This record gives sequence, C-alpha cells and structure tokens, in this order.
Amino acid sequence: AVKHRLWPEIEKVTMEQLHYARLGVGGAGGWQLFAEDGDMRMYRREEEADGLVVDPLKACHVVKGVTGHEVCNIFFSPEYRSGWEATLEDMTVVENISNDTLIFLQTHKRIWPATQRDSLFWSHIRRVSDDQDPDAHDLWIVCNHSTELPDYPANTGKCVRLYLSVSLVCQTFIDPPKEGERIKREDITCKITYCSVVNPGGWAPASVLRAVYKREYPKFLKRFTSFCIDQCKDKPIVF
Ligand SMILES: CCCc1ccc(-c2ccc(S(=O)(=O)CCO)cc2)cc1[C@H]1C[C@H]1c1ccccn1
Repeated sequence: AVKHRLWPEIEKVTMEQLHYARLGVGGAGGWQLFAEDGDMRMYRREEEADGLVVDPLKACHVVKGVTGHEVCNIFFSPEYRSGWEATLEDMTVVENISNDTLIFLQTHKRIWPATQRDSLFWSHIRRVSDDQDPDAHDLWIVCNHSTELPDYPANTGKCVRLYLSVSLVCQTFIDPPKEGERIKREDITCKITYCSVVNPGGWAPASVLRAVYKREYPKFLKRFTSFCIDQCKDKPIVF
C-alpha cells in the first residue's frame, strides 16, 4: 500500500517516544516527583521555551486487571475519549490515515485566565515486540504528535493552538495461572508510562500553567485508568 506523506515522521517520532518512555527517572535527568497516588508516580522537569512553560511530564503507573493492548486501544479510539478526557470540549477525527493512525482536532475547555486551546495531532497505535528480551511481553504504544493541515490553520478562530507530543507505553505482565486454568483478569498487570511535552502555544502565565498541570495530570491519569478497568472488567481479555 502507498504510505501516507506523514509516515516517515510517524515512524521516527513513535520510535523516539518509545526510547524516551523507557528511560528511567532517576539520575541526573532532573526529574522531580510532583504527585503520588497509590502506584502512580508523576514527575516533571521545569523547562521553558521562549518564555513559555513546556515542562516535560512523565507518569508511571501500575494497573491490575487490564492488558496493555486494551489500555492503548481505549486511549487511541475516538469513541471512548469523551468517557475519560474531562478537559475536552470538542473532538473531531479530521483524517483517517489507516486503522492504526488518525488525525484529531480537539478543543480543550478554557482554563481561566488562559485563552482556550485547541490541538491538531496525528495519533498512532502500534504493538512493539521487545527485541532485547524476546520472551518479555509485548509493548503497546500510542503516540500523539501535533501536526499542521492547510484546512485547519492555527490561531485563526477563538482558540490558541497548543503543540503536544504525548506517548502512552504499556507493558503487560501475566502471573501464570494454576495448571490447566485459564488466565483471569486478576492475573494480569499493566505497567503504564505516560510522557507528555506540551507547548501551550500563545501566552499563558507560567504559574497558572504549572498549577493546571499539577492539578489536572494526576486527575487525568487516574480517571483514564479507572475508565479502562470499568470498560474491560466484564469483557473477554484482549492480549
Ligand atoms: C493551557 C493548555 C493546558 C493543556 C495542555 C495540554 C492538554 C492535553 C492535550 C492532550 C492530551 S492527550 O494525552 O493527547 C489525550 C488526548 O486529549 C493531554 C493533555 C490539555 C490542557 C488543558 C486542558 C488542561 C489539561 C491539562 C493536563 C491534563 C488534562 N487537561
């Protein structure tokens, strides 16, 4: 099949994001823990780009009862988004590149006193076999990365266009069931790494943005993972 014009970028960014997600948060990386809730740890680095806060965020979470495939499917699929993305005012799939790659246009709820934001990004889901450790379980990754389309120019309407690069990387671990028994959901653990770098686009006070992120990101990941557990609990396991 003819590859889409964005394919080289999608391939490159997805593999870069996978590498970045696997890097630890210890050492000299400058990561500071800013939120903790049960098994969820949220880290950020304080960074600015031309006076704008672009703090990279990395969240690590461990969730029982769902597989990485199920979690990434829910994060990627448009039909579930309104169920977990509380900050969304509007969402449209503007391009259907393939069954594993979509382009979204999203309007986020206004965060006072900042101007309302919208985002235009490609979203790609992929299973990655772990080349280092072949008998480890597969990884699943969803990568969301801002893009430009002539039909959706930035900053022409009421919203300021934000620029994001986000990844959700999930690894599934299965406790072997007793001899001859089927795997049950309680035997499944999913290790989640969520990474995001967001440039808010236009002016937004650093103190306000940092307060928003500190408040919103822990809520966002807890709400998302709870939604996944609820969605999957009565359904057959998708490995
Ligand atoms: C001034 C702009 C702040 C701001 C920057 C960024 C985002 C944001 C965009 C996309 C994604 S995602 O992970 O790709 C899931 C698809 O929606 C997550 C977060 C949201 C806000 C706003 C709405 C606030 C917020 C911040 C953090 C988490 C959730 N919402």
